[in-house]
Amino acid sequence: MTGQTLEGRSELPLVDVRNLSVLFDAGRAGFWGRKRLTVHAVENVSFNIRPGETLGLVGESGSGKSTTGRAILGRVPVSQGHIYFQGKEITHAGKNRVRELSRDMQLVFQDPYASLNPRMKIIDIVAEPLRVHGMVKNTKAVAKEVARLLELVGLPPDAGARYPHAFSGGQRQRVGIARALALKPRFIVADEPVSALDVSIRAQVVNLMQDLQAQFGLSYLFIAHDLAVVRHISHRIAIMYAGNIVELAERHLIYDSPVHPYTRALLSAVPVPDPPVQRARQRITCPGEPPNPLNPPSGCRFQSRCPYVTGTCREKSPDLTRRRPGQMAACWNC
Ligand SMILES: Nc1ncnc2c1ncn2[C@@H]1O[C@H](COP(=O)(O)OP(=O)(O)OP(=O)(O)O)[C@@H](O)[C@H]1O
Repeated sequence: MTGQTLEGRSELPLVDVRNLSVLFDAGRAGFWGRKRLTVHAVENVSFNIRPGETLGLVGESGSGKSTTGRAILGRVPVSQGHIYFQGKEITHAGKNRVRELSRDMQLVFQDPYASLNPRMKIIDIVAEPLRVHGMVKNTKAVAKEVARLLELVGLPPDAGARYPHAFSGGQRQRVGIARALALKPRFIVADEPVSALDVSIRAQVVNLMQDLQAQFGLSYLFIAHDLAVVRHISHRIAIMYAGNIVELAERHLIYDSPVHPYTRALLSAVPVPDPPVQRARQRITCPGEPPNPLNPPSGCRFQSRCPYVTGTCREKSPDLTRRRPGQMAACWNC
């Protein structure tokens, strides 16, 4: 796998997310259920993704990565903020618009075992979006198009006649990618697409996604919970913690000179293939738990785990601040 550069490509964003917040109603609690519970899943998140770019979105479980991706795709309602696709606002797109947008924006799921209907043949799984959007006229056209898609993702032409159980995890993820490509999208939210796969298979799927990106100019929001997975595919990386983005930078800045202590902790957990380097490396830990999303603290959400916490952090929510060209970080102390 090789690293990615975007030199010479358009700087105009394909996806532009501005001050996005997503709150979920979590029912009621307290005496007579008087207290309304709200999950603060994503708060004040901003980033953009350029044509042909991969933005890696990394953070621990529950940090709001999937919710961010799903909000862009119109699958969860936006509480505040704005989302633009190709310069047009899509923040509160209705059902029909979301359906229309699904031609351009697709989702690849995390679990290739759960995301494919075991009772459907691969041909029907891959052809489903084509049929829903009325893009194929007859059975012959379906078979031809599905064979083309399967070939694109490196599956044999006869794969269409089989059921998901006949395939390995990596092959099923290829089927998921073929289905996502059926409508010729420009943007794919890949929600932990390799997390459920064996380490040996991960690189193959990542390579495939890079090849498809080079071939079709696709943009990806590539979600993962550790920095090892996104390293080779991402042009830029955003680090998410408890619903906020705490650092966003070009890939090399995240790996070579991370600013935020949480990024540094995530990075120190990535194994280095060179044993002496691995032994010499200091493991940075941030003991403690992320805040309760039902009751996040005022001020910085990382305050309870931050080694550099000051009084200001308890009062003021940090904004992403430009630290150096191409790098934004939400912490001014570190
Ligand atoms: N539909 C929902 N209703 C209520 N709470 C939700 C809903 N979807 C997500 N959440 C909550 O929002 C928060 C963010 O969840 P999200 O799935 O976006 O995180 P994540 O970073 O993708 O985690 P994971 O890696 O485990 O998928 C969590 O506290 C989660 O429980």
